[in-house]
Parts: sequence; C-alpha cells; structure tokens
Amino acid sequence: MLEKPVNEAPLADVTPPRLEIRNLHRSFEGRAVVDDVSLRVMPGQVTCLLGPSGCGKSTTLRMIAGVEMQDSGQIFVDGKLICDTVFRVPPERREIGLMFQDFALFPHLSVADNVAYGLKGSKADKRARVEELLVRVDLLRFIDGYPHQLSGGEQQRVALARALAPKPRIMLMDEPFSGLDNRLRDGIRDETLAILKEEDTAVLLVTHEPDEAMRMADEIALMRDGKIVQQGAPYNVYTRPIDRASVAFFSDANMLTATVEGALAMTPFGRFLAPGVPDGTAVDIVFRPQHLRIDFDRAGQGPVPTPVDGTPARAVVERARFMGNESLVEFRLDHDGSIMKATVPAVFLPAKGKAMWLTIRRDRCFVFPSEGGA
Ligand SMILES: Nc1ncnc2c1ncn2[C@@H]1O[C@H](COP(=O)(O)OP(=O)(O)OP(=O)(O)O)[C@@H](O)[C@H]1O
Repeated sequence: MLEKPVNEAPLADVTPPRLEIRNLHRSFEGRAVVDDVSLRVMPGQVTCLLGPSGCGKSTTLRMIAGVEMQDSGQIFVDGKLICDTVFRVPPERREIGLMFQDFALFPHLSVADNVAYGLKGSKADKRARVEELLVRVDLLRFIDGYPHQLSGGEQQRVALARALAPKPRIMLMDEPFSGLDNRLRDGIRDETLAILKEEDTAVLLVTHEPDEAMRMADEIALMRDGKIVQQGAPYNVYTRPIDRASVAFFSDANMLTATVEGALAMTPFGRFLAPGVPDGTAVDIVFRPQHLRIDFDRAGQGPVPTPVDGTPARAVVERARFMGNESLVEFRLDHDGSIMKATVPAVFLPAKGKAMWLTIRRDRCFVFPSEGGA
C-alpha cells in the first residue's frame, strides 16, 4: 500500500486506530451530505453508523472504500494517511473488504471460485484459504456447489467468506443483513460478528435499524443530516440521549412540555427538577413507553403521590394492542387530552374508555430545552 508521512502522527506508544476518518465533507449540488464526520475504529471492534435513510451513511462508507472522493477531510489506516484531497490510495490497494445488502455472488462460478475471487497466490494456497473460510462459515460441504443451490442465508455466508478471504484489515458493511428474513438474520449476524472478531478486523457497519446496531456494535455513531450527533457504547447512547430525536430514534417516546419556574417544571405528573434552567424556559420532558407505570382506579383515586414517583395523572384507555412480547396501551390524559403510550411486558388489554392512573419512572426521564411541536 502507498503510504505518506503524516504531520499529526499518533504517539509511538499508542496503538493507532485501524481506521480513522477526520473531518470528512461531501456535498452534492451545494448540499452537505456528509458534514465534518470524524470517527475511529480499533482492530476487532465494530462501529455502527446508525441513522435514518438519506443521512449520509453510505456516502461516508463509499469515501472510505475509495469509490467516492471527499471534498475535504482525511482517511487513515493504522495511522497512515490513505486519502486526503491531494493524495489517494486507489480502492483496490486499501485492503478494505466490502459487504453490501445485494452481495451478488457470481452465479456462474462455484462457491470455491466465488470465495477465491479476490485472492492472489498459488492454486494450492488459494484452495487452502477457501477451505479454511468455508469451514469457518460452516459451508465446506458446498465447496463445489453453485450459488443457486444455496439458501439466502448460506449465500450471505459465502459472501462473508469472499469478503474475508484476502484478510482485509477493515470491513465496510452496508445493511448487509437486510435482505434476510428475521429468523435467519439473528443467527447470521451473531456468526458474522464472531468471525470478524476472530480475524481482528475493524468493522464499520451502516444500518438504519437501532436493534441491529445495539446487537452488533461496540460503539454506535448516531448520524443525522450528514453529521455524527452522538457517539458511544450502545448503553450510553441509549440511556443518555443528547436530544429528543435521539430518544425517538431508538423507540417510541412520550413527551410532556412545561415551563420552568424556580428551577421546577410543572406537569400533570407533578414537578420536575430543572436545575440551572432559567425561569420562563420551555422544556420537553421525554420518556420511553416502558417507563410509564399503570395503576387501577380505586373509587376515583389513584396511588398516593411519593417523592420518587411524583403525582399520578388520570387517563383513559384509548387503544390496547398485543404485540407478542408485550402489550402497547395508549392513554388519553385527562389533563390536556394528549396521548401517552405505555408498554407492559405481558398480555394487558384494558377496554377503551377505562379510567386508570399513570406515573412516570422519574429516573428514566430526559429533560431537554423545548424544540416545540409534539
Ligand atoms: N451521486 C450523488 N449525487 C447526488 N446526490 C447524492 C449522490 N449520492 C448520494 N446523494 C444524496 O446524498 C444523500 C445521502 O445519501 P446516502 O446514500 O449517503 O444516505 P444513507 O444514509 O446511506 O441512506 P440509505 O440508508 O437510504 O442508503 C441522499 O439525499 C442522496 O440522495
């Protein structure tokens, strides 16, 4: 691989990230599609670029692969510059593996020839590497078969073997599992992850599905409108979202709006602490449906208010649905007619119009400056 000395080389005693991108920008027709994106992936780590359709994930991946040029910014592999706006290692010399949704095996080539496609060396060496990988993906018995003889999941595993065959230092994956049905997907994801970890490959996986990112990632980079808005371990990104949209990207979210007076925000569920927020500031109090607690109505009364749970608010059932693992119940608050969603991990299907009392797990609420709207 061509390499060029870098001014800001990392310190000698620190292992550089396998992949690092710094301040990548790309505009199309004057619109910034990738806007100052920076991230690092260490060997053996999976980073998920997670975000809604059109937020610039694939464009970022294409720049790293070298099939799209950035307008500015730099890409490093193992601390060595491989691409900026004047210097560019061509795609085929970047030692980067690619795996996309439409993984397209060559139909006229055998499984062995598909896996060997990107390999160099003697026939015997190639055969040995092909066999090693087919053992790894548990498909050695199909070595002389053809793609049409394999199921979708088996083809996906051949595609993984093909991508891994040249021992890429980095694997870029763009929604690689979205063509598979749900039952196959979980197993193949787990197997793929295990193999990538064993090979110590640094993986950058693009997905718009929070579940997939939570399942696969060591680190999630949440992307919106071309920018990475939050980055961290899945637990941290989920439990410490930076704004309302980040909460809502992972799950349904309930929201109350309130105005702060004396560092307190008044809501139908009692007062919420808003330390340091100036009087008169509008805030959004956001929480997930699993953090709404439901109590039965007892002669027009709900549970006794407590400092931990706050005040219960009366609501009537608007709709209840059984979702398989849980029930989703929508309530209409007496206070202002707004809808609150609750999930219950059991079959719980109260009749429409039934009065109940709701309290919020206060330690699971997020208070953000108001963005307006519902
Ligand atoms: N070559 C191009 N010319 C013009 N616009 C482009 C080009 N490539 C991408 N875009 C636009 O850039 C935006 C980001 O596209 P990109 O494919 O990176 O998004 P994404 O987050 O991967 O979305 P998806 O999950 O739907 O693939 C989109 O609005 C897309 O239309």
